[in-house]
Parts: sequence; structure tokens; C-alpha cells
Amino acid sequence: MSSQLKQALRSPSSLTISRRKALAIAASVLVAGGGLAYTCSNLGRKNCHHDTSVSQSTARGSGSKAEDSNQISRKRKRKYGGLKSVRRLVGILVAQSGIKGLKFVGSLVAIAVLRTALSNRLARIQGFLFRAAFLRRVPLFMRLISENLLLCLLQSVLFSTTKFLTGGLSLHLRRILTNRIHADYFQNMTYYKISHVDGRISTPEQRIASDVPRFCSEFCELLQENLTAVFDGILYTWRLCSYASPKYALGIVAYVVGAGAITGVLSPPFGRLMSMEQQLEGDYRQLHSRLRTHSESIAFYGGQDREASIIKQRFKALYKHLDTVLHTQWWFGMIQDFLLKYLGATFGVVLIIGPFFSGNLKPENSMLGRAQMLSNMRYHTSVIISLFISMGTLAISTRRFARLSGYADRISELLSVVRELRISGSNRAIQNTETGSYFVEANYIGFEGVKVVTPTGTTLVEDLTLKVEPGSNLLITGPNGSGKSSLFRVLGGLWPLVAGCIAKPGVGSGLNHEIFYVPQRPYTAYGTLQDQLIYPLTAADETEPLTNEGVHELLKNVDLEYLLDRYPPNQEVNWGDELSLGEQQRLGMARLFYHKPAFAILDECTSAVTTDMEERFCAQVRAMGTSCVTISHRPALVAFHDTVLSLDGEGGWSVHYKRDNMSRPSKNASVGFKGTGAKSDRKSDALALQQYFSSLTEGDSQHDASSSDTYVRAIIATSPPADPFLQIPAVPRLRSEPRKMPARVSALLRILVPNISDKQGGQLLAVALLVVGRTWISDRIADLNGSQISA
Ligand SMILES: Nc1ncnc2c1ncn2[C@@H]1O[C@H](COP(=O)(O)OP(=O)(O)OP(=O)(O)O)[C@@H](O)[C@H]1O
Repeated sequence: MSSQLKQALRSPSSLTISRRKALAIAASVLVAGGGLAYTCSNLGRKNCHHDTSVSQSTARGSGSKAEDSNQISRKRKRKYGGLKSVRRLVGILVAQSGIKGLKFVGSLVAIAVLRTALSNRLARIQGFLFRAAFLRRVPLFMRLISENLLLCLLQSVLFSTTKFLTGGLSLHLRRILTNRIHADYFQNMTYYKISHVDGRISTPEQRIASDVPRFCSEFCELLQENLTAVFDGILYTWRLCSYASPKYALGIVAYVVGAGAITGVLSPPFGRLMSMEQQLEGDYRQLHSRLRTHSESIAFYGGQDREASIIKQRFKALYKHLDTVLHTQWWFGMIQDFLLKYLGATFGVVLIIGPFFSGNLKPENSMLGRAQMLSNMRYHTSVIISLFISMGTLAISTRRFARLSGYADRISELLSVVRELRISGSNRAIQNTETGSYFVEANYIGFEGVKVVTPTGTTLVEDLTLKVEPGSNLLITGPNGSGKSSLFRVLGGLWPLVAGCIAKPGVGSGLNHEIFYVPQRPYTAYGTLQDQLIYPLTAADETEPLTNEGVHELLKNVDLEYLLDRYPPNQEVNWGDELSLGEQQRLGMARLFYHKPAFAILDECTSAVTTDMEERFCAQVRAMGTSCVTISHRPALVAFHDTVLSLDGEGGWSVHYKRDNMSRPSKNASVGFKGTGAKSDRKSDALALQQYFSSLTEGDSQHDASSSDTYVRAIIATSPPADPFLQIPAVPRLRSEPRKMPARVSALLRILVPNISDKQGGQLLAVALLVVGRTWISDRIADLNGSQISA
């Protein structure tokens, strides 16, 4: 016998006192720690809130005082706003889930009832098992254990089916919400306007691809858990009332309601925290996808440090927020678990023992009586515990509901914004009643008193009046940022028409049918070569399918027929990654030849191709009977247009019509280095350039002595001579063979061991201590419960 035990037997009271002391110390450490954590996380939240409000008030300026006075009402609004959003989304889901949704919910209800009945039967059988063991009735025990096994098997089937049904329902709801968003998102260029014009929602993709599935899965889990909890609650309350006084059931309900009310009051705004978390996650993800999209340019600039600093800064903000959420969940989880789990369990123990005191359960003298009492005890304990668990689940669901409302708020806002943009877009496509501006159907493009204003309110063009008849060609010039492309954003309905009238073919159908837009930065869809040429149509939309000869012909027009040798016709390629900018522009030009629109808007779409190609393209478009509206800075293109519109960048504009007697310059005369006649040959560009260069160097011998050349010679003369013996430092080679396992382990330890003393090491140690402490406390509680029952 150990000396400690001897001591305890000698003076049991001193051991009890020392244990109590230890418990009291542990409890006070926990309470103090919890209090500190609560204060810290509240301070953190306040600081965070303060930061946000400071930045917001700076942005809003003097209006902040009035905002302060409305803070309380805003808080209330936010609290009930979440509830309103959940109600709205649930309304949509209920209205649209149809028979399939009903089947899922019906099955979940049925399974919840079955699970409750099954767990009740299992508890009963386990009670009977105790009795059979006590009475040593082996056949009965074997029969009961087989039934128990069968029920366990059924229980696991039901559990897995519940998970399957919850997942299925979540997927079904996700489809409903996603379809609902998509229905508006892809109408009237809402996907463009939401980020480029409206600006209320910065990362719509995060809300569609991340918030919607999370909302649906959380909602379904909450539904399923609460369904089970409700049925468990009803059954076990009834069972408890059937063999014990109803005051036990009332006691449990009163306890859980009281504890739930306390946790409700103390509960942090999980909805808002969740909403903020998603926002920060979205911003962070967006920066990464921007980095990926522009990785080549950034690499050429060597801009990785700058990009890294921006991304790290955003990650730091996300990390800080997640840390606050973690702390908040920690201290709140402590209170919630204490009230609803552990204190509840103590309360439950009192209730379990209660029937002994009240005489409902009496220790019997007979063997059978004692066995029956043991069986009843086992069942009674199960009933009380299950009742507590079910009530606790219902009480904890307020916290989960708060998280749900955070997602719901973001999705509901997205739904409202996309709906608003879609509706306003479709109305404004024809007529804007607020401003009196309107679009009218015509076989020409006409602007009358049109004002072009950016989404941020800067006026780019004032009172523009101009007409482009079919067959005529317009060239638009002007300084950078003067509004040349913006004019077509208004024409295409991407930006709202704030004043004046626009006449165009195909009103309400954007730009792509009668008026085809060829942008400077070409868009290449993922797919085959043919898919590129017919974009935005698909093979299914084609009235006259494009043959292989047709593809060859279209590519030959822009000298890209060699692509057919490189890529088989059915090979799907990410063309944006594999083609040069000039090749992508040529592909965009070939697309125009396929669609043969009445009007082509060429927005510097030839800026990356050779001048030869540019001219050939203009001539071919004209020959096709398409009217060009060309945005370009190249004076050579004036020759191909009848009218020139010049924007001055300050709202002003002027139109110049081509003089009747102005002769159209021949192709050869227009540019000095025009080609050799082999127009479809790719080599002609390079050849033409060489010829042009040699004609300059041979014919213009005066040029040799020009001042710029002297300057270059001076630079060469003053530059240091190259050192032929210069040693270039050797680049260390990567280890070609992997190291052996012991060497790798020791390298790993060399990194890990010095780090064990840092913050992470400390945290690991703290976790280990907590685990040990928790085991000790559980052991103590079990001891105490045992001694209470034996008492
Ligand atoms: N989404 C937007 N929100 C606010 N301002 C914008 C937006 N898009 C463009 N602008 C502004 O509108 C002005 C005109 O832009 P636009 O693209 O029409 O110029 P541009 O004349 O085509 O220039 P460039 O010759 O450089 O292509 C620019 O100053 C630009 O900053």
C-alpha cells in the first residue's frame, strides 16, 4: 500500500481537503483564464470594430456623428437582419424545393423518429442485459446481446443514411440557390456590372462558390440535429414522466432554458464574425487569383516582393480575424459547455439519484428485485442523459443559427444586388425613365446628345451626336483615357446611358449579334480551334456547321493556318496560355470573319499585329460588307475610314469627314515597308521588315551621320571592354540523389528541436498539459459521482 494511501486512510478528511483545494485552484485558474480570454477577445473585437469604423468614418467624413447616434438601432437591425435573411432564403428554398425536397425532409423526419425509437429500445435492452447478467441467465443474456447487436447495426445504417440524406438535401438546396443566382447573374451582363459598375459586392464568386454551399450544409445539419433532438426530447420526457414525477422533466427543461438564456445573452455576434471571415477569405483568394492571372507580367517586372507584401498583409488581416474568432469560440465554448454539458451532467446526476430519495426506486432485498432495480437504473440514466443531450442540442442551435445568419446575410445581399442589376439593366436597355435617355432600333449606329459618364461619375464625352450608316467606316481617336472604349461600353449596355438617345441594330441584345466587338485584350475560351472561331456560339448553336475547310479558310485570312499543323482539330487547349498576344488578336480577327456582322467595333484589336496584317484585315472587313468602327492611334488607318471622331479627353469631341477628292492611297503607298505580294505567307512580315530596314540603311546614307547614331557610338566608346577571362560564379547544383532516411530525420529534428521553445512549442506543451488535466478532472468527477450514488 502506498504511503499516500496509508496517509489517506489515516486521515481521509485531510485528503479530501487537499483534493478540494486542488479543485478550487483549478476552477479559479479556469475562471480567471476564461475571464481574461473574454476581455482580450472583446478588446480585440472592439479594436477591430474601431478600425473598421475609423476607416469608414474617414471615408464618409462629417456624416459620422449622425451615424454614431444611430449605432444602437443599427446593431438591432443587424441582429434582426440576419433573421430576416434566413427567413428569406428559407422561403425561396421551401417554394422551390418541390417533391424532391419534400422527399428528403420526409425521409429525415422518418429516420429521426426511427433513430429515437431505436435508441430508446437500445437503452431498454442494455438495462435488461444488466439484469440478465446479475441473475446469471446466460440464454437470456445471449438473446439480448444478439438483439443489441442487431439494433446497433440498424443504428449505424440509420446514422449513415441520415448523413447521406442531409448531404443530398444540402446539394439539392445548393442547386436551387445557385440556379437562382445564376438566373440573374448571367442576364443583362450583371456578372460584369456587379464588379465594374456597381461595386457593392467585391467578391461575388466567393459568395456563389463558397457561402452558398456552406449555408446549405449548415442549414441541413441544423435541421437534422434539431429534428432528432425534438423527437428525443418528446419521447424521453414522456418516458421520464411515465415512471417518475413530471417535476424531473420540468426540472430538466427549466435548467436547459435557463442555461440557454444565459448563453444567449453572453453569445458573441457569431453571424457578423462569420460574415467578416468570408469577406476576408474572399479578398485573400481574389489576390491569389489575380497573381496567377498576371503572373507573367509580374515575373517580368520582378514584382513578386510587392505582390507578396500585399498578399501577406491581407493574410495577416485574415489571420488576426480568425484568431479573434478562435478566442471568442474558446471562451464562449467554455461557458456553454460548462452550463449545458458539465453542470448539466451534475444536475442530471441529482435527477438520477432523485427517485431513490423519493422512494420511486427502492433497494430490494430479493435477488430479482435488485436485478430489476439495476435494470431500471441503467435505463433511467440513459433517459436522463438523452434528455439532456437533446435539450442541449436545441439550446446550442442558437449559436449555430447565428453562424447561419452570417452566411444568409451575404447570400441575401447578393440575391438582391443581382436582381436589381438585372432588372435595371433590362429596363435601361430600352428606356431610362429617370433620365429620359433611351435606345431605339435602327439599321445604323447613331448617337444623339449622348453623354458618357464613368461609374464613378466622371464625364468623358458630352452631348455626342453622330451617325454611322451601314457601309461607312468610322475611326475614333483621342488621347488615352479620353473615353473611346467607354463609348462602346454605353453602346453595348455595359454602362448605363445617362443622357441622350442611341440608335442601333439589335436593341436589348448587347453587342454580339448585329454589332460584333473585337477587343484589344482578346478572350480565348478553353476548347478546340473551332470553338475559338465560333465563340460565343457553340457547335449546337451553329445553323451551318463550320467544316474543316472553313476553319482552314478563316485561319488563312489571318495567317494562322499553321496552327492546324500544331493542334489536331479536336484537341482542347487553353489558348490564352499557349498563343502569343498577336496570335490571340489574329484569332479574334478570324472570329469576326466567321460571324460576318453588320457592324464591327475594332477596339485597338490590331495593336499587337504587324501593320501589313492590320491593313489587310481592314480591307477584308470592308470587302465582307461590314462597317468598321475602329478605335486606333495609328494614322495609317485613316485611309480606310470615311469619318474620324476625335475625343479630347475633357468631354469635347469633333468629327472630320473625308474630303470627296481625297484619293484613297494604295496599299503600297500607305506604308513604306509594304510586302512582297505573298500575303498569306507568314514569312512575308519578317521579309517586309528586312526590306524596309535595308532600304533605309542603303538609300538614306545621310542617316548614318545623324546625331542619334553619334550618341550610340559615344555610348559604345565609353563602355568598358569585356573581360574574356572573367570567372562566372558557379551556380550550386541541386542534390541529384535523395538523402538516406536517418539523415532526413536528423535534418528534420535540427529544424524542429530549436523551435520547440518558441510560441508553437509552448502551445503544444499547453495542449499536452490540458489533456492531462482534463483526464484527471474526468476521473475525479467519475469518482465523486460514484461516491454520491453509493451514499
Ligand atoms: N469601371 C470603371 N470605373 C471607373 N472609371 C473607369 C472604369 N473604366 C474606365 N474608367 C475610366 O474611364 C476613362 C476612359 O476609359 P476608356 O477605357 O474609355 O479610355 P480609352 O479612351 O479607351 O483609353 P485608351 O486609349 O488608353 O484605351 C479612364 O480614365 C478610365 O480610368
